[in-house]
Amino acid sequence: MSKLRVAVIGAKGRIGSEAVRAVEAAEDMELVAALGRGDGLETLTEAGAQVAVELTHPDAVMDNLEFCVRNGIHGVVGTTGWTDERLAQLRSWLDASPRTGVLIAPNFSIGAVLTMRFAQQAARFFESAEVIELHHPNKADAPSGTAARTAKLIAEARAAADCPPQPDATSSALDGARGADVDGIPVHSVRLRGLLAHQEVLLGGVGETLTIRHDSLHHSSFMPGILLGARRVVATPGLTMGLENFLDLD
Ligand SMILES: NC(=O)C1=CN([C@@H]2O[C@H](COP(=O)(O)OP(=O)(O)OC[C@H]3O[C@@H](n4cnc5c(N)ncnc54)[C@H](OP(=O)(O)O)[C@@H]3O)[C@@H](O)[C@H]2O)C=CC1
Ligand SMILES: O=C(O)C1=N[C@H](C(=O)O)C[C@H](O)C1
Repeated sequence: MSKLRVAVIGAKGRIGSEAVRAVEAAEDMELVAALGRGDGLETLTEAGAQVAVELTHPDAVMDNLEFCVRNGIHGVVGTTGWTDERLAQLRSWLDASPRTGVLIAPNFSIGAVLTMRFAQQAARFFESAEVIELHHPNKADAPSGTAARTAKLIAEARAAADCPPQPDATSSALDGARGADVDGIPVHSVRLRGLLAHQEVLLGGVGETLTIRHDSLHHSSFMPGILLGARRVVATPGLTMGLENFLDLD
């Protein structure tokens, strides 16, 4: 059987360099290109890449994906910074290239995906929900893509269950003290040397709390998800939001 021809964009970065090693080690894949800043995207077409794993920076991801989708190269995207406007733009490119698939995964680690799912399931049973994400200080964006997605899923679950607004009597606060407001869910970002990627979802009800915590201790935690994404995206045209869609969780 022929091997899946995979390229990595952002190949010299923290997660990109780990992804290069993971693709090289995968028996069913061939690493056909490893692009860093300044490398021309035409390398992808010249190398015959079927899938591009995009792990760069919010400022770079859109140009890279536009090229990939226009050229029928499927995308597995870990880069963060997604807004509704960016997603609409990506969808329009995909509409014009209907056989191409792109997976955007706010987090490739199984534990983080399960954290999001458990938080979504638990959200309607508790009056209060807040998210704390903790990352290394070199991270460009805040809150993390994972925390933003988690908060949106909690907010959707609460809205679907007609939950009232969260109790919060704060009438005076220093700017930022109550975190960022993501669809009504407070999200707090910590940046600390020594950390990699961590998240706590705090849920509170009368007389009890539930804390769901996940820790990525090494970039290897993201690799099985990236490889799974590459294998599945080639047969999944259009936009797929979240690795959970490839995990048969239900
Ligand atoms: N979804 C997930 O599970 C995960 C997602 N991420 C996300 O992945 C992204 C990268 O994270 P991380 O590896 O920590 O960041 P790094 O800064 O370590 O790596 C990014 C790399 O991309 C390079 N780069 C920047 N622009 C381009 C470009 N146009 N073409 C090619 N390469 C480019 C950078 O080069 P230079 O150094 O010259 O700037 C750098 O080598 C972030 O958005 C992060 O949030 C990270 C971990 C897990
Ligand atoms: O920048 C990182 O490191 C990470 N970014 C992703 C995010 O923003 O959620 C995934 C993970 O948290 C690591």
